[in-house]
Amino acid sequence: MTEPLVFEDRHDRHVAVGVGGLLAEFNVPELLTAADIRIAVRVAELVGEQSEAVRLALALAVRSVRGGSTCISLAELVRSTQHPELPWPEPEAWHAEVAASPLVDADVPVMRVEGRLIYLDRYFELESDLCRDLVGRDEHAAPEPDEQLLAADLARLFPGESYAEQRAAGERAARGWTTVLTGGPGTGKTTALARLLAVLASQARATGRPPLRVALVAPTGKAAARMKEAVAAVADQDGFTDEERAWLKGLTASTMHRLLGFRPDNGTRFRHDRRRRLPHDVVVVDESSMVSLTLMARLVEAVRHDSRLVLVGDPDQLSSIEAGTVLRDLVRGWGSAPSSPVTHLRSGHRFGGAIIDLASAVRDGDADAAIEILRSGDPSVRLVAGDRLPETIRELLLPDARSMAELARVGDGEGALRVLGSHRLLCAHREGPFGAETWNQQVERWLDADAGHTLGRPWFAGRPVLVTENDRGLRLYNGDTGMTIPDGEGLKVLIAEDERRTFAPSRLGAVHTAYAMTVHRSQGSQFERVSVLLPDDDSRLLTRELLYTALTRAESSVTLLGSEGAVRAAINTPVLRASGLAERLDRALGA
Ligand SMILES: Nc1ncnc2c1ncn2[C@@H]1O[C@H](COP(=O)(O)OP(=O)(O)OP(=O)(O)O)[C@@H](O)[C@H]1O
Repeated sequence: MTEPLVFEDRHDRHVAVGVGGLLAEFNVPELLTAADIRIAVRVAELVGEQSEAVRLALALAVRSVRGGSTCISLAELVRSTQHPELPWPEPEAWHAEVAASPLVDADVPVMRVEGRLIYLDRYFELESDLCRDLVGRDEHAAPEPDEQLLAADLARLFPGESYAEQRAAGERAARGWTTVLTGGPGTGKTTALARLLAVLASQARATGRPPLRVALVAPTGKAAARMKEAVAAVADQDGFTDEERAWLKGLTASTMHRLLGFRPDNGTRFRHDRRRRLPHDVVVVDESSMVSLTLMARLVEAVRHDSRLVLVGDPDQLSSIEAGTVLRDLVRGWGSAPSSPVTHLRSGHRFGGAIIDLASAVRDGDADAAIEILRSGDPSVRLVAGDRLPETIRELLLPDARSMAELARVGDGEGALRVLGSHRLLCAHREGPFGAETWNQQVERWLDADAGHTLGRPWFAGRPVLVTENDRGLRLYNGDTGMTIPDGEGLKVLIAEDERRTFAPSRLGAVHTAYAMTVHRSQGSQFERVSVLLPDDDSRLLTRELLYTALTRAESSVTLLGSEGAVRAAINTPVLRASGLAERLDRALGA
């Protein structure tokens, strides 16, 4: 399916110097940047493609990837454009011209055309590989479980009516190589996962095989750590044998990048690939909605066809930062095919009260219901008008910032980290009046005013930080959080993820202050209380998935800062990304 493209890029306003004609006319905000145009012109020149319309299509394809799409449909772009005043070529003739271009028809094509979709070659290959690998996994003989044991284990580990949906997932995992387990917050995904792992381990034991080698992975270190803890907590529940408990608690989790193995010579390839597959018998990916097309393709190609692949996630959350909407596409592509490995958990098991009701209304696009819940007076969900924004944010952030500073100053980094985990301001934007950076800096200025002098910048005792890039050398992962505490005369940063470690600030490369963070970065984390700063209702980042993701980060309460109009605008704006994966999978299954 393709949908209109929506972009947000602060470089939009840059002008492509020295480019005339059609491309220059499309160099307008929110459409083509100077960089898109330069790339298109350079590549077109290399293959001798002179057509301005084809160059325009190439620039739009380059641009679409940065907007999260993996392909474009010219007809769809023309139909849905917010710039109808531009001289768009007639879509059918335009598409035909692209299809006949040397950019497509070369030994090493730059673009690929399939049906009405146009891809950059790399994304076409990734999508085709992923689809082929997933379908190919089911072409091998299915696992043959010990039926008697399976029936007994399913009854023991998934007892009664309340486990019916999860039991279906457990059975699917025992009978197939691929399992996709989806559901909203509190629908029992982790519970089902731990129990289905026990079913698989029991089957392996019965056939005298060595203990299952399980890889638990997630796109971020934070999400991986959460999964490990959650699986270990499920192991304490009823139904497990002591042996299963010990085994589940001994499982370790890592990022997908760490599992696949970084390669110093190549940023997009890994040590494990289809020639050197992973040794694990079961590979579990949690928070799969965050996984880009590139990373999912690399992971799936590295999984042995006789290993279980278990993808867990909530397809209604924001998609990956990089291009793709893989989990959503897989759910749609497999649809209700009899061979579909998808189990969607629907029943809520955790009392989520108004937060879950609100998140469900947002997910279902029901703005009236959402507003009604926000007006109900339930203390766990509040809508606070954005007209006194600085005062409101000050009330929300400053008391915690002060206690973090006080605790950190006396060396209680753990205590300060606990305060950090109790609340987070989530923003749609990184910069600008509604941006996380802006409010992080504002909190620092408020602390300066408290202290009567400027605190150290960027480092001061009590500065909470968020790691924003993986650092293999230091074993630090995107999403890890830390607290700055005194170290003699200087400072050090306590990172308390899997283990407690401290680092000299100068060793930490990519870190941000963490009083506020973007909703994108918050994926895979949860906080006791969450405040969500909604941007103006015309912000392109204000989408249904963004609001749903933000709401589902909260454990006990949510404060939305913004107008009712902004809430409605978010709910009425589902994220639009173009991808051909669902249709490709559907076609491959029908073939
Ligand atoms: N079948 C069940 N019967 C009763 N309680 C259940 C069942 N499944 C899960 N629960 C309980 O519901 C709560 C949520 O379960 P779980 O953590 O597995 O959900 P989840 O989908 O992984 O949630 P999240 O996505 O928010 O992490 C837990 O307290 C769990 O013990």
